[in-house]
Amino acid sequence: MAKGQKKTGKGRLDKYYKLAKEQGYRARSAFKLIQLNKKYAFLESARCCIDLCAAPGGWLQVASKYMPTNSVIVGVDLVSIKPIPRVVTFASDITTPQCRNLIRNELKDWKADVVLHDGAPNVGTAWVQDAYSQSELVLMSLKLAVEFLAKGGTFVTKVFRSVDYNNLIWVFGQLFGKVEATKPPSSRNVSAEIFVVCRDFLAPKYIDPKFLDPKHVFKDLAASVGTDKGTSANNAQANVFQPEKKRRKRDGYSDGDYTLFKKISAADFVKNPDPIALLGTVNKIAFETEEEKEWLALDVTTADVKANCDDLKVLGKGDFKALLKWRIAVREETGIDVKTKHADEITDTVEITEEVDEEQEIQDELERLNAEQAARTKRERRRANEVKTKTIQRMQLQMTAPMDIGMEQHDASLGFGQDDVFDLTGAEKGMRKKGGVANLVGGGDDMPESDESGVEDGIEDEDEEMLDSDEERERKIAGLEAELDGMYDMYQERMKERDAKFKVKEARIKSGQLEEWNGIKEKDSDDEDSDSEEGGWEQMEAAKEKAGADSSSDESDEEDKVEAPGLGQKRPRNEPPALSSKRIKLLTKLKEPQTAAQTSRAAQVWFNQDVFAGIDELRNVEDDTDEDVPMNDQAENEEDGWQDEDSVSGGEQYDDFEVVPQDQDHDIDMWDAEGENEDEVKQAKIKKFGLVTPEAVTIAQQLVNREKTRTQLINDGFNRYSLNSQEGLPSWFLDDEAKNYKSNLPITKEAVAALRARQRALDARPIKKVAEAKARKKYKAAQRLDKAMKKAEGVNATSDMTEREKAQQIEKLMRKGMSKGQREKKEVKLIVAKGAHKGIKGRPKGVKGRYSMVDSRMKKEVRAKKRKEKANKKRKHT
Ligand SMILES: C[S@@+](CC[C@H](N)C(=O)[O-])C[C@H]1O[C@@H](n2cnc3c(N)ncnc32)[C@H](O)[C@@H]1O
Repeated sequence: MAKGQKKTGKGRLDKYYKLAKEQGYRARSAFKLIQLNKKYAFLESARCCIDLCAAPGGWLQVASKYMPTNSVIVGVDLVSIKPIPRVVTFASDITTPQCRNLIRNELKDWKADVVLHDGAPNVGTAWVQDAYSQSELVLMSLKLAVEFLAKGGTFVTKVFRSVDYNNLIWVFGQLFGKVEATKPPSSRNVSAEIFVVCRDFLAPKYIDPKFLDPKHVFKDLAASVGTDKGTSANNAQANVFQPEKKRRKRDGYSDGDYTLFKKISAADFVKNPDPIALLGTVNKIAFETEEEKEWLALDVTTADVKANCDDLKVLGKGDFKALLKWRIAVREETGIDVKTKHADEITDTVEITEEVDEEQEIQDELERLNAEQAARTKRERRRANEVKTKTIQRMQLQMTAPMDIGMEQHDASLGFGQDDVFDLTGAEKGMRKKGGVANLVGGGDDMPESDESGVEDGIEDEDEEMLDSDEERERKIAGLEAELDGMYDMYQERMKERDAKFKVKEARIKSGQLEEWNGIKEKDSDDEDSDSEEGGWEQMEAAKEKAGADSSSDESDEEDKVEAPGLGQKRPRNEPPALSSKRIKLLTKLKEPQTAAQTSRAAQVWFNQDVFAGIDELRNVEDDTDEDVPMNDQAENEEDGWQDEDSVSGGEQYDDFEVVPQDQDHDIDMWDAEGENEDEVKQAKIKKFGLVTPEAVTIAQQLVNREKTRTQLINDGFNRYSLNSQEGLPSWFLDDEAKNYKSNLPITKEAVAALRARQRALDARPIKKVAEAKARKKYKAAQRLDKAMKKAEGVNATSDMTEREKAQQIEKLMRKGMSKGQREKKEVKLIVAKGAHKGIKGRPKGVKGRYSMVDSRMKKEVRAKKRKEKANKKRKHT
């Protein structure tokens, strides 16, 4: 499996997975026990521990690490556990007496201080073998716990949110002093598991066996299975109408439903008045009786229908719909239902019985049609006028650009489109009128519901089947979302054009992410355009050739078929400008099949238009193949003798358990290259610029001062929102959320002070130009001095001069060689021209050296200037 896939596909290589790998734990679940122990501290004082359902041994490793040396640790599981130092393990079923005997042999007359149970039934291998549900397994582990626990001991168990939950807690409460249910941070939010920590075992002398008997503990609920029909029927409906929802987010076993596998006969399904409730609760529809076998031979019973009947739990909404249609067809075929006659058939009958004059009738019919046509035209004209008026009003309010008028007129003439961005009803109706939706979505031929409803022009179809209206609503919402996405894209595009900063920001964001779609780049420059066109075309040709050569050409054919209407279709003018027709041409598969996630948003907007609704069929096929993946995983896991619970029930997120491969050779596979680069980039930045935010400095200081440990920091980084799925959320929403949806990290005064001090030091440094000028000056001075020295040597060597002359000459040279600053400035004495000096000419009496005659005001000004400079200097230093 590719690195990227591991992370994004299953989304499971999280922090704890990496930590488990780093710290050598066999499963990420090890952190659950670490966190539970951190909260309740039961391992440090324990001398004997039994871990039930312990494979591959993550919890055993933790127990061995945290428990005192020389303590006894025993691990049991259905599958064998690789040896762990200081731990005794054996393979056994904890529900059997044999397991109890093995533990007894091991412990002799010792009692355990802690009994752990992290078991989950191995659902998925075979339905029949899964007789023990999770709750029953918990009860079995409790049975062992009460036998082996010492008084005051601790029992830790995993339970799932289900109707059994309260009963189990009640039983725990009878046997332990303190019972607390908790969900450690490392347990994924999507998982239904909860850990119950039962402390202070009461060790009663006699325990009523009923406490430990599933039949009694879960009795009330078993009784309610029959009575609670209303709820289960509702659940069943939800299962049928939103099968994918159920698959993604499992809240435990459905209420009152403890039998994991249910089969009904095809006759039950066909004859039952509430087929939807049935479909939601059963796993298989079987054809066993003679009558049912005959149905298998019917034309309507296609291979798909047969396959669907085999495993209802893996079906999508489309499949359920197909099954319901099949049921209607069989009912009609077998005479349970009488086929409702079409309107024209009824008219025929009237024709015969009433013997109406044929010509007269044609005449009437023509008149009726003409009247209808006139009414329709009138309605359309009125609607177009309304749209126009609305647009003009919008223009007056400056809500729209004049270009939009054309667009809307165009759409109105088509009868579907953009009357209002937030009103897709008109578009839907328009499409339906033209039979477009029916043709594209259902194929139009085998949809008895819509045929029978007989939609008249302009009349709302109120008797539509629930499934259809649901589908429409979904499509409407999807269309609306796509449109919002498109508008958001356009907005970003405009922002990009206007704002250079935005471009930089976006480029930065992109540098950390994978390109949406590598096939086509959205660039404006002509060069790049032509490049991409050439390259794209060539690649497309090559891809086509390859596809032709491939044996799996069916798939590409199908894709071509799907794309064909898109290419032939006139592009609506309201389409985002980024998707030019040239690009649409390039929307052919270039490198690899485009998944929904890979396809650029622009392409999604395009294909989300109603005219492409038929693509859903293809998408279903693709979805189905996607859903196969966990099954393959499951096969792999089974080969290893280890059941990964995510593969249970066809990839349902059931338990939150994950094995961490210990094989060092596979290390490379584990890490996600993308994530690693991010870290590297961060490290490089920190090295280059240091810590730049007060939050980072606060954390660093806390680490250095040992106020926080690394593990604490990691734990702080996880909250109940951290694993929130962003799947399916529109990009504009995510972008907006990203701005505000941040945890507030604490900042200390010291951190802020440290950062300020650093900033001041940076500010005090001269800017580059000043530093360069200073260096230049220094360099020139050195050169001048050098030159002067050489000349002085020459003077010294000459014999024409006396020593005194030489000295004078050299002094002169050296003075010249010195920089201006170094050269002694001869002080010019300022003599105020007042008193005795007033109006005198020539050197005043008693004044030696250079002098300058000034008036008194200038002297004051010079003094004031000096004072000011001095004061400024002082202020700078403080
Ligand atoms: C989630 S794993 C336990 C992981 C373990 N705590 C760790 O940290 O490595 C659940 C285990 O329950 C075991 N199991 C399920 N039913 C069992 C049974 N009846 N007897 C013994 N083990 C069972 C499975 O074989 C599986 O290894």
